[in-house]
Amino acid sequence: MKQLSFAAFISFWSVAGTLFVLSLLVPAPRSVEPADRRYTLQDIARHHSVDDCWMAIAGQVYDFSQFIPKHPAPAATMVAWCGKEATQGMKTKGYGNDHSPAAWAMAEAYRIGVLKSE
Ligand code: HEM
Repeated sequence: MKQLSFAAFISFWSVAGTLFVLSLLVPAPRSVEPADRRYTLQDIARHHSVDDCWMAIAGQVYDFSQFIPKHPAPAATMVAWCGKEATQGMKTKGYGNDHSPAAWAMAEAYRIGVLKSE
């Protein structure tokens, strides 16, 4: 009887262990990563206000709705570019000076996809 329960114990844990290892090896179904989503300028144009602000910059698409209140310049400077291709805005700040590398790096956190040519 003891031998039988020992054998049952061993087979249970070998099956459980095998299933566990297999579950680690089989990749989970891959959903579309936000960074891979593709948006047209038409999609972006629908988000053109202070609390719903998307921009395309250098081929990437960003949702800056949460960032505008944190931006160091008055909201209107950014809002003028919401819903648009805004590479020029980012590179000139509206008066000819590019943003710092830190500002460009900050934008990465708001990236939602890439620009799809229409
Ligand atoms: C595309 C439209 C934008 C316009 C027109 C714009 C304009 C400006 C202006 C006028 C200033 C203040 C003046 C100055 O520092 O020279 C400024 C500063 C700044 N902006 Fe923007 N901005 C835009 C987008 C962004 C974005 C998308 C980010 C980052 C997510 C950003 C981050 C910053 C930072 C960190 C500063 C401080 C100065 C610097 O690091 O360059 N801005 N911006």
